[in-house]
Amino acid sequence: MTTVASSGGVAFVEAAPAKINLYLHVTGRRADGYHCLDSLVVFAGAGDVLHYEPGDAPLTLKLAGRFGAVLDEAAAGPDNLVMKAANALRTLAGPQATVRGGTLVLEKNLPVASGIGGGSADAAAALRLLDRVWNIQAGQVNLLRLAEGLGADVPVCLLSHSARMEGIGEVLGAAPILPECGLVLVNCGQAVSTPAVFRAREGGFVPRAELPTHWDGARELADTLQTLENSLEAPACVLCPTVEKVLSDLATQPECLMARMSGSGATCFGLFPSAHEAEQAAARLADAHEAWWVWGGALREGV
Ligand SMILES: C[C@](O)(CO)[C@H](O)COP(=O)(O)OP(=O)(O)OC[C@H]1O[C@@H](n2ccc(N)nc2=O)[C@H](O)[C@@H]1O
Ligand SMILES: Nc1ncnc2c1ncn2[C@@H]1O[C@H](COP(=O)(O)OP(=O)(O)OP(=O)(O)O)[C@@H](O)[C@H]1O
Repeated sequence: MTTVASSGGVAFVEAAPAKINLYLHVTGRRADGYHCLDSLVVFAGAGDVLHYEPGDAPLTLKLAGRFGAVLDEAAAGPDNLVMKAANALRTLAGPQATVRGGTLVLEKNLPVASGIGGGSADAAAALRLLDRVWNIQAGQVNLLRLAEGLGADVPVCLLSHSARMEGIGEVLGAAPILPECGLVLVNCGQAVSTPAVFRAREGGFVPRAELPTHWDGARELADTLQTLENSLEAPACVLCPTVEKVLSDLATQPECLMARMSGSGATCFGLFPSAHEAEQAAARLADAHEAWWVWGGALREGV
């Protein structure tokens, strides 16, 4: 259970929701090797949580939660995306800003290197939280610029609401209006490296998707998504064959409308007509596979 600390009305806690790519087309490749993408990104109720305890000692990061131990000691150092975000924001604020130290506690509830943007969501949460508690008021344009420098998924995670993501991740547009639906997320426990999956991709590029302005229900959304793909699913299945088992176990759940991998994997999602049906399917999958990380529920409020 998360306790919300605050001082003078400023909350010292920030949610870092999981990002899900409902489809992801690799539409091209830039000269620097980065891939051009077209993706419909949504956010789930599942996520990490970042807490801040102000203090006078230099800022440090502690890891907690189910997956805190997966990120080793070194990962709590300056290479952690949370600390990179904090340092980038401090640099932007300049020497005149009164930036306090203290402790950041990252409650790591999301599996690491799993295609649902855990580290990116954490970095984005750090930008939002520290901009607020340090009273920097950098503004969204500056925060998005910092986010871009931290990773391709960080800008969309900064917004933390559904969006059409293009460019290499930095071009963000409005998503079609989404219907009520439920999601189940399943991760088999094998970390998958994003660069390795992009490298393993074979074949050409996939065109930008044609999307409607809205869907009347989860079934219509699934019908559209079935005509689209995640271009990284096939290469991820080669690197992590269990993804195929996860996809078939999801797809055969009662009421599952479709199953697909998110991002560069290995986490897969199942789309359901409602959060209730998603929760029931998640409970069944968790019972059947104790080693898997399973979550079921609604899209994040406000999408
Ligand atoms: C696959 C996605 O999760 C889809 O949302 C993202 O594009 C990945 O975002 P990310 O993990 O924040 O990626 P970064 O940390 O910026 O990049 C990791 C590596 O993935 C590859 N990469 C990433 C994004 C992109 N558009 N093209 C790429 O080729 C590059 O080899 C890069 O060195
Ligand atoms: N706060 C963090 N949480 C998770 N991983 C982090 C963090 N900081 C640095 N990392 C490093 O980033 C790598 C990618 O982890 P992350 O969980 O962000 O991947 P991902 O879920 O595949 O992301 P994406 O969907 O954006 O590709 C990990 O191998 C880890 O060493």
